[in-house]
Amino acid sequence: MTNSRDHEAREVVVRLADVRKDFGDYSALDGVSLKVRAGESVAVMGPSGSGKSTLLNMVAGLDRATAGTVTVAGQDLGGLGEKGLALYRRRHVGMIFQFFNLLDDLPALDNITLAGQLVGLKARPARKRALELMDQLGIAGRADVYPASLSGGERQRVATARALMNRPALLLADEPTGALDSRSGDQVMGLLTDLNKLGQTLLIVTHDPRLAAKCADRVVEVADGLIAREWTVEREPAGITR
Ligand SMILES: Nc1ncnc2c1ncn2[C@@H]1O[C@H](COP(=O)(O)OP(=O)(O)OP(=O)(O)O)[C@@H](O)[C@H]1O
Repeated sequence: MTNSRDHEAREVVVRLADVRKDFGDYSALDGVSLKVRAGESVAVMGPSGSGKSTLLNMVAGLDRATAGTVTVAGQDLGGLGEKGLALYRRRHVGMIFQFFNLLDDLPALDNITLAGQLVGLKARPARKRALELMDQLGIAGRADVYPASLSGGERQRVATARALMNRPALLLADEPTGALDSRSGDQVMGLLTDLNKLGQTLLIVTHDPRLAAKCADRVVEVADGLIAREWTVEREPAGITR
């Protein structure tokens, strides 16, 4: 069974050092330090408004810390300009969201391919990689289907394939099962578990203790902008993948 102790010798993929994030007078994060090593799966939990999404947005390079440092895949995000941050987001992290954030005007395959083309991959190799990912994620037959005609679980798989397109050092997930029925949610949990077993580093924000129990080897609990506790998880058996 994987355990975070197994990862101690591995490189640090995410390092937050005393990170603060203020919105006006309000500190959404108030001095958070956290390390995630290669191959780890870490779930961030905590009450609504505690700062989980703010933390994820710092790591994703979607927003900047007010103080402290955020280093991901060897890059100090505070040292990057807007262009640098955009490149970082495209190349080094993949993100999946509660409501998938797919482009409704593009079929599934093109949604995935586009992520590769945005970092300069030519259409043909991008398409090849996207088709391989669709196959790997159990949605090979859905290439030409538009998001509106896909099930929730299929949409999340397309979003995951898109997130993996550029072989990110880190896959970030913000409530990835939040909008899914329990069966589709189980499938997405199985998928995340499988990806982690293949070595993908994961950072997952969730309210769902089942998701944390199945997909994470460590849980970090955020409360009032601080890490209140953290613990390692003896994982439950993986859910069904397809
Ligand atoms: N752009 C913003 N401007 C002002 N305040 C913000 C902004 N983003 C977040 N906040 C505040 O920061 C605090 C933490 O928000 P955050 O979204 O990180 O919480 P959360 O733990 O992810 O909550 P939830 O579980 O409900 O998604 C909240 O009080 C929120 O209102």
